[in-house]
Amino acid sequence: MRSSHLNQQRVRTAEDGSVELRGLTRNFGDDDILKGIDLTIPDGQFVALLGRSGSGKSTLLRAIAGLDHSVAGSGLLRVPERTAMVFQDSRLLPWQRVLPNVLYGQPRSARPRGVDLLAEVGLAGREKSWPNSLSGGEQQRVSLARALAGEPQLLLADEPFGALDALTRIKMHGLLRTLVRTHRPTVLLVTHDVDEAISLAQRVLVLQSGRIGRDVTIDLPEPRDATDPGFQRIRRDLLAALGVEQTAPQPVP
Ligand SMILES: Nc1ncnc2c1ncn2[C@@H]1O[C@H](COP(=O)(O)OP(=O)(O)OP(=O)(O)O)[C@@H](O)[C@H]1O
Repeated sequence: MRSSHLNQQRVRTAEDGSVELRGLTRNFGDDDILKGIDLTIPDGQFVALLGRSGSGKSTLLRAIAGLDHSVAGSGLLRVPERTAMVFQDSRLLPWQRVLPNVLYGQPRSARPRGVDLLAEVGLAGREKSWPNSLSGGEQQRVSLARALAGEPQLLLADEPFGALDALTRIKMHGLLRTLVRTHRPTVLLVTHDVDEAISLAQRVLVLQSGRIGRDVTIDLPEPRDATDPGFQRIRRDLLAALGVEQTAPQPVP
């Protein structure tokens, strides 16, 4: 019998950055959003998650992040001990300067790491700036630095570049690639952008009708070229899985 308010899942801690979900369900009232997700993500893999609006991508991410204890559902989750999340909006504290934002929740001893991370995201010298003096892209850079401050084994990203203009987004792709190469977290990135998913990820999942409908390994060499026939074949496949007819070539960023 389904509980209307109790979360009946079991959560275990993974030994590394891997994620394992078995029969994960989530429902809001009578709406079954996740209908028994089975998913294994090995330590260090970069996975992108696509799905139509309302398909449950954020619900899945929040379940993995443990941000939904009051939501009804069941299943088994095995998740890393240290997990960080970034969102479409930077969620910086406006009354704190940049460095304290990066170090939020960290011990004082993490200060040098915070300074280094700001340099890594291209914001050296901006420690004392106020968040509202930064551009949207810069604020997302701070939010990435903050996410990495706790040395996460798993980075969950919910459309982190969705509100940025196309050029800034491409720069942020390069930054994320570099950060992931340096810090090596497992990544689960939710995006609406099929090209973003193929450009960045080693594996792309499509959430369909509450389950993982497609699971595609991206074995294209890097840097990836959207005009490459292999790239376009994967794009056609994913767009079809999303129910989008590709009538004209997509503009190449
Ligand atoms: N707290 C809530 N209460 C009731 N229904 C909810 C709640 N949160 C999400 N939903 C519903 O669950 C479904 C999945 O929502 P979710 O935000 O996970 O989808 P999504 O794939 O991330 O969508 P989008 O791409 O538009 O952000 C939607 O139909 C949404 O209306």
